[in-house]
Amino acid sequence: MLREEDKETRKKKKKKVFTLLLVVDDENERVLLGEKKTGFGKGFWNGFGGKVEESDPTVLAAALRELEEEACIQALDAKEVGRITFIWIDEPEKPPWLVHIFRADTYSGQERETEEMRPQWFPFDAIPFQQMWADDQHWYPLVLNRQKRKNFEGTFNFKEVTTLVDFELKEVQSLSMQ
Ligand SMILES: Nc1nc2c([nH]c(=O)n2[C@H]2C[C@H](O)[C@@H](COP(=O)(O)OP(=O)(O)OP(=O)(O)O)O2)c(=O)[nH]1
Repeated sequence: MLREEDKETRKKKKKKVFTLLLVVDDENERVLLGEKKTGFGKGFWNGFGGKVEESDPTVLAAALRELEEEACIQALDAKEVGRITFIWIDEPEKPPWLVHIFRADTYSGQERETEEMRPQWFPFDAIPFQQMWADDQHWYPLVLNRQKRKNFEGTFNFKEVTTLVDFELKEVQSLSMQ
């Protein structure tokens, strides 16, 4: 287990940056997820996203690119709503991962299965959390319930890749500079 001061040190290390975008259909109370078919997190349902590349002009552009690559649709109003840091407590050499979470309410195109993802709509009350990353059940409600229009930031400590050890999560007025 990491001591509190070690956690603080690890959080400040240079991070690897990712995006994750959730397409939400508020009217029908459902969210578009994809079953990941390859690589890290294979078999899990997730939003669409991936690593931010040097060639991406912005993090938002990276999020839009990944959505298009993985589900063949173009988000029209994507907005960053949260930032989550993942710390791999039993792998000291592995940098923390920073995931920028986006929500989109409108899009163009027709979602399609790709080599990476099989898209499917899920009602808000039937999200398959048992087949998702362990942190998701904690922060999804903050993305889906946008009544309060607050953003969120969190840190999740994992061991053995998929076991969630502990976490902190808070709502914030605006996202911090990173
Ligand atoms: N919901 C959720 N998403 C996560 C967690 N951890 C985590 O990396 N992700 C997301 C962030 C990214 O969108 C995605 C991992 O990126 P990726 O490995 O698919 O990246 P990529 O497509 O660029 O990679 P590649 O396979 O093309 O090399 O998974 C988590 O705990 N919960």
